[in-house]
Amino acid sequence: MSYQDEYVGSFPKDFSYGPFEQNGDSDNASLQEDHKPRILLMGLRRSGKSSIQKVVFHKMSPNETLFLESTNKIVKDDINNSSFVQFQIWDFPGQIDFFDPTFDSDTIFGGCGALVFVIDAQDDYQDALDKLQLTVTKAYRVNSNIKFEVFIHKVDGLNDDYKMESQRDIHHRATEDLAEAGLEHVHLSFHLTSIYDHSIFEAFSKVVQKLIPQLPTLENLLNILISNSGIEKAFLFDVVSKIYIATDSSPVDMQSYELCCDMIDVVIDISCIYGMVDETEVNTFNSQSSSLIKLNNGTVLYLREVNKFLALVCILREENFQKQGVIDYNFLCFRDAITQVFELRSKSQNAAKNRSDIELLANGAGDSTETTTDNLQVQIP
Ligand SMILES: Nc1nc2c(ncn2[C@@H]2O[C@H](COP(=O)(O)OP(=O)(O)OP(=O)(O)O)[C@@H](O)[C@H]2O)c(=O)[nH]1
Repeated sequence: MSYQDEYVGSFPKDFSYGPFEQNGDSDNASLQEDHKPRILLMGLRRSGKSSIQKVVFHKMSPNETLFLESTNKIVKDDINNSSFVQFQIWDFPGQIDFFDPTFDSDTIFGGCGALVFVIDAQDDYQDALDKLQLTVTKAYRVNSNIKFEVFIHKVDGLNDDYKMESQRDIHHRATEDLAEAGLEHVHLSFHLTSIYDHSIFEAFSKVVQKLIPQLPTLENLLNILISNSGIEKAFLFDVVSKIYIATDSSPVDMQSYELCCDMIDVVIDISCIYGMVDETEVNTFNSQSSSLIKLNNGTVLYLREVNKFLALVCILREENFQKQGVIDYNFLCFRDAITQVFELRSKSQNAAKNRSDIELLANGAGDSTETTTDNLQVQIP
């Protein structure tokens, strides 16, 4: 679909353990990438890492993942959907060996925002738990700020009782293993996931949200919007990936989230099929995009475009939608406020980049002899 191609069009690059080995010719590019939070996908072979990345960020249909080949090298993927959803995903091969001298843990874990560890819940998970303990121990020693997220994956094949039982068991054993390693203070978050339903999008939304420093501001703006507009629930969606980057502070129920995801699909599909004026047009989701769907239970779904990447999707009772003018006016105020948050964010990003450019010059990082020495130092296991 053209909309997706435009924004998720960066193809993964293959490279071996030391990411700077292949990118070594471009120190500046590497430094720029360093400003983006990095999400690592780890876990045993065939646990479903590549499938997750392909389904969430590349619109691959779940059935197609059956034909994915095993990943042999780290695959790095730049996600640039919007100003807020900007990060890199590094998909690791299942057989990764932390004791391999080319495994540059300082570089890999140093710039990492979140580490997603995928456990195949349909398989015996003892080996996965051992690997989880080893991974968390290694990563935490290098970078204590990493958010550790455990995806108890492929739960589509399990009944509800077994799902809950597996989650309880994995939670218990993983935290015990960490306590044995002296890391009882390290927090692990657990999510039940499957690529065959919306759970994987919901889980990834939560991972991404933890990497957005402006999250409290966004939540606050959404709270103000819903309380002044008679809205029950509001999500701020990244349209391409359908992950929600923020919601108001009332609890999220899966059904509402699924309804909103479906609505985005409908709007994008209709826009792409019927909205294109000529064939060269790639972006049919624009500032006029909005949609209203009345459900048979007296609820209304209302979608408004915030910018070309983000959409606000609200759920409200039909009687509260009678004053649509007020809702629309409040929405415009909300959109202005979000734009201001964006502007502030890009200003601070530019300032950070300038600072690092100056540091780069001051440290003479362009000197090839020094770079080589640095690499040698960090590669010592
Ligand atoms: N039932 C089910 N199968 C899944 C799910 N996610 C992935 N799979 C399947 O699991 C198999 C392995 O998926 P991959 O994504 O290649 O696994 P991986 O972890 O990247 O594997 P390596 O590259 O070898 O490390 C594929 O056949 C997928 O279709 C899921 O949520 N449910």
